[in-house]
Amino acid sequence: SAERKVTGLWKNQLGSNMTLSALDAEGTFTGSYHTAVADTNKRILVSPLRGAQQPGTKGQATFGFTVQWQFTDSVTAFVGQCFVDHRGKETLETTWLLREEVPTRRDSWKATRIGTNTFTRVK
Ligand SMILES: O=C(CCCC[C@@H]1SC[C@@H]2NC(=O)N[C@@H]21)Nc1ccc([N+](=O)[O-])cc1
Repeated sequence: SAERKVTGLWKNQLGSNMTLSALDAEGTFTGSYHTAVADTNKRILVSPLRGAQQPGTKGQATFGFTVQWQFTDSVTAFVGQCFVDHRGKETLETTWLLREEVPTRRDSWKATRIGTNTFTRVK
């Protein structure tokens, strides 16, 4: 089947947008993430991401990527898989971990949040 790739423009149910680009021969990619939400009163900035995808069978590739937020000392790691329905509609089902910087190791217990996001292609 045509190697279905995760490259392109995606949006999630929060209204965030991401562009995945520059897939190389090893399956690594870069991109940018514009989050619609943040738990900080700082101005949200488009932030870079880097990741890798597996070839996958029938275009249902697994992947992971990390977003390095440019407006607050935190990072998010996403892992997920691309699913294609009978009409060829693709969705990225992901789980993410958001790690914020905390002042002391004692605060580390409350520094990681987890959630899920579903992405669909922006036409
Ligand atoms: O807010 C942030 C950075 C932005 C995170 C956006 C998350 S990524 C998973 C989910 N999917 C999205 O599209 N957007 C959200 N960092 C942050 C959070 C909390 C604190 N804090 O001090 O509580 C500090 C920085």
